[in-house]
Amino acid sequence: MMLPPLREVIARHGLSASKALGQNFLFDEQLLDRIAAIPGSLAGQQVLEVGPGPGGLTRALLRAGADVTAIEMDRRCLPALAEVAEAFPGKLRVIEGDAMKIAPETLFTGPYAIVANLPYNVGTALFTGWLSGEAWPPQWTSLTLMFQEEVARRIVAAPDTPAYGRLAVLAQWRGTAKLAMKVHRSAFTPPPKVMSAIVHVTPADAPPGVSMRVLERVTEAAFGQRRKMLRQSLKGLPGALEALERLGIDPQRRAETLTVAEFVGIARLLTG
Ligand SMILES: C[S@@+](CC[C@H](N)C(=O)[O-])C[C@H]1O[C@@H](n2cnc3c(N)ncnc32)[C@H](O)[C@@H]1O
Repeated sequence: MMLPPLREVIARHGLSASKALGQNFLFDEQLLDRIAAIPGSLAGQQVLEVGPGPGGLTRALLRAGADVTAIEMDRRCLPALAEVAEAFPGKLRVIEGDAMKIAPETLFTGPYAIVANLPYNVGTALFTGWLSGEAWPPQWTSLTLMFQEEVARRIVAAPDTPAYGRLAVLAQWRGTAKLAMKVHRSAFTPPPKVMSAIVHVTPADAPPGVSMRVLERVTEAAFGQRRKMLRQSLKGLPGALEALERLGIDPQRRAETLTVAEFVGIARLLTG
């Protein structure tokens, strides 16, 4: 069954983009196919798509051969998604709900890739949640996520750059995060105020004996006063200054100069 163009579907279902739900839709099929190619071959793979909207990216994932489970909280989008499901029998499962309240691992028995184009605040909260799972490696094989470009740059940032901070450390300590593609604001309907970029994350071996919660506390203290030397910013964190000494990290350094591995080293000594 041939699917009608997305613009026609939107018009037919009266799907005006909701600002409150952060809706900016993508219609360019070539661009959507390039996004669906970022996780690698999806033929026969399980994919969780969060926030499919009217289903532009969903169609591209299905064209790539994926079995898609999609969580969408705007019920106005459900008829458009039902049309997509009809065109790809048995390949699309749509769940109406809030992705913030659904643990993805409850939806799958095997591995799955996660793909999402979400509003900024929801995307960042889900992203850090998916990265902080107790079990590692996680059941997801990769994350392909659209963010505001500025946020994407903070996720992949290297030490000693202005964008380097908590988000980079939390994203990179047990995963590899890459900037996969920039997406011009004009590609969206309606266009958002800022540029977007897609980040691709794959899980790496988890350093043993480190608690995510402790790592969060260390990065919070260190980057909370990022212009200050570590001996000042980590002063209030019991055991932190001793950890610096044991690791041979100069307490006169500033947070932005520490590598992810150095942060992990400090968190390991403070864990347990
Ligand atoms: C930026 S639009 C992207 C739509 C479509 N994927 C595309 O690329 O054209 C974000 C979508 O996420 C949905 N959404 C927002 N918050 C959500 C949440 N907490 N759970 C599930 N879906 C959500 C919105 O309703 C909207 O359809």
